[in-house]
Amino acid sequence: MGAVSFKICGLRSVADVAAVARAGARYAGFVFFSKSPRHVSVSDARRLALAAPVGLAKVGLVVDPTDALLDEILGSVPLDILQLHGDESAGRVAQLRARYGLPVMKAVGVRTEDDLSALAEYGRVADQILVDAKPAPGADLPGGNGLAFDWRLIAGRRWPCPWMLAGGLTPANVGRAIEMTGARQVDVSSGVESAPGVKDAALVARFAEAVRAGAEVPVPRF
Ligand SMILES: O=C(O)c1ccccc1N[C@@H]1O[C@H](COP(=O)(O)O)[C@@H](O)[C@H]1O
Repeated sequence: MGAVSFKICGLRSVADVAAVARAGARYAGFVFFSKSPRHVSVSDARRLALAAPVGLAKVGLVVDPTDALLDEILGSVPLDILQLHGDESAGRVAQLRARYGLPVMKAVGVRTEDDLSALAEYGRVADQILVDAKPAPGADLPGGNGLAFDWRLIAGRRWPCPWMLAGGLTPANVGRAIEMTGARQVDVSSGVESAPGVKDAALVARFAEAVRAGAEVPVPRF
């Protein structure tokens, strides 16, 4: 079984991009959502994306985007993947995939078993599923809240497409999360920050080490 890949989301500086590349991340995420402390402007995102080395996939995170916003972003920022982190319907996912010709990763929020049917629904139209914790009612952000869900809900699941585990991951818990869920890809934002929106290179490096160590733990058979 190959290594577990990881994504670091919410990069805001060239130093962040360098730290994430140094740590061996497969994906770097840029947040285009003005309510987020990790929001980047289109011009800043372009600068950061151009600083990313070959092999580091650049993911643009958007929340219920209009076509106009996506036209603006994609007209300027060389992104590799679109991450849809709002209430986009399956039809909208398919439409955006066709319109922009980019792979789409759809975030699905999980709190209880009732939320799991959406994984199959979106698995039919998205290139990847990002399984995140469903935010508390009334939360300001649809993600990036440092909130984990009960990983037992997805242990041993059959997946219709590639998927990534997110939500409240940290250097301290990511090994256990990999072990319990069998995830081969993980995503973190607030768990590698020293303050909201401020990435900490040492925490990024520790997260990478923990992913590599966790990946060596044999995945349990269910
Ligand atoms: O990071 C944000 O600010 C954000 C804003 C809006 C939607 C999603 C956001 N982040 C994504 O949320 C998950 C989990 O984050 P965390 O590790 O629990 O902080 C991650 O996929 C980010 O890509």
